[in-house]
Amino acid sequence: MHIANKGVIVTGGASGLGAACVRLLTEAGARTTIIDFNTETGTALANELGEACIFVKTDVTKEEEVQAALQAAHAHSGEINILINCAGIGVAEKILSKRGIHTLASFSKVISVNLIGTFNVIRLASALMAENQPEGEDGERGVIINTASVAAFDGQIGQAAYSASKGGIVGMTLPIARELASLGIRVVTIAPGIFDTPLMAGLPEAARVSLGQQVPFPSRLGRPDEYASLAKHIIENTMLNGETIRLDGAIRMSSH
Ligand SMILES: C[C@H](O)CC(=O)SCCNC(=O)CCNC(=O)[C@H](O)C(C)(C)COP(=O)(O)OP(=O)(O)OC[C@H]1O[C@@H](n2cnc3c(N)ncnc32)[C@H](O)[C@@H]1OP(=O)(O)O
Ligand SMILES: NC(=O)c1ccc[n+]([C@@H]2O[C@H](COP(=O)([O-])OP(=O)(O)OC[C@H]3O[C@@H](n4cnc5c(N)ncnc54)[C@H](O)[C@@H]3O)[C@@H](O)[C@H]2O)c1
Repeated sequence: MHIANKGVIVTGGASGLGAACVRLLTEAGARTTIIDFNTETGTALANELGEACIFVKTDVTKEEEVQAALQAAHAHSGEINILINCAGIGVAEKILSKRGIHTLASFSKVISVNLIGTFNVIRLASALMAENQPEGEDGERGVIINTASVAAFDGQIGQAAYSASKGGIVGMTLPIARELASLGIRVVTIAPGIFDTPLMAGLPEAARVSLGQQVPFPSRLGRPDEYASLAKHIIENTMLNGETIRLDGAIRMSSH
């Protein structure tokens, strides 16, 4: 799918990997909508990028907020053609530790934001994509890109909730791609390794350094623009569908 003049929604677009996608796709001529619940960073980025980009304060776990945000995006860009799900949170909590037993609330919170939130936006955005005129020789109507993590496959100590949420995103990628294929809507998931974003800034420096050193090549944290570059290629390469793509420098995370 060509990007110029397309309607793009990026959840979690106010920071990190999502913000890099908003920048790259706005620069490529798309009309972008940032769906995020951080008003300060979301507004700042939309103001920086100008008229082609708007921010809508939204919690992806809330059905009515997502509906309202999609309507605003539709009004802003005329059509919804591309969705990138980046909204997500991390958590580090062991099942049993000196702090006690892993709480159900913290597990449920991570699943709610990362997995259920991603599904909530997919189901509502795909209904709008289905209304689009088919484009080009393939009759494409939309592209949906989700964000899992290498933790879906190599989860570390303390990542039961986080890895489960990302494994769920990997698991639902193919069935949703199969369902939406008849509408010309593709679904692809990126599983990033370790990227230098505010989410990772929350880890102790020693853990960040250790993780960066675990990456075979390049032995460093990934840059958000490298994630955005893959997302742009997925949008432009119609043969990519129904797959989860690791973007990780060949890291296979150790147990901790
Ligand atoms: C974010 C993207 O999607 C990509 C990624 O997933 S990046 C990977 C991020 N990794 C994580 O988030 C790991 C999360 N886990 C943790 O931070 C910690 O395991 C935890 C905070 C949950 C528990 O840590 P802590 O309370 O110190 O565990 P504790 O039970 O005291 O440690 C027991 C032993 O296990 C080891 N250990 C446990 N977790 C560890 C960790 N994360 N790092 C290093 N050692 C760890 C330690 O060796 C420790 O023994 P020691 O104190 O005798 O050296
Ligand atoms: N940084 C990494 O190393 C890494 C690796 C693998 C996967 N990921 C995943 O990439 C995605 C983006 O992560 P990041 O590193 O850019 O993090 P980040 O914290 O920089 O950005 C996440 C954004 O999502 C927003 N958000 C969180 N919960 C939300 C909700 N309920 N509704 C709306 N917005 C919400 C936050 O406000 C923030 O702007 C996440 O899904 C994360 O799990 C990150």
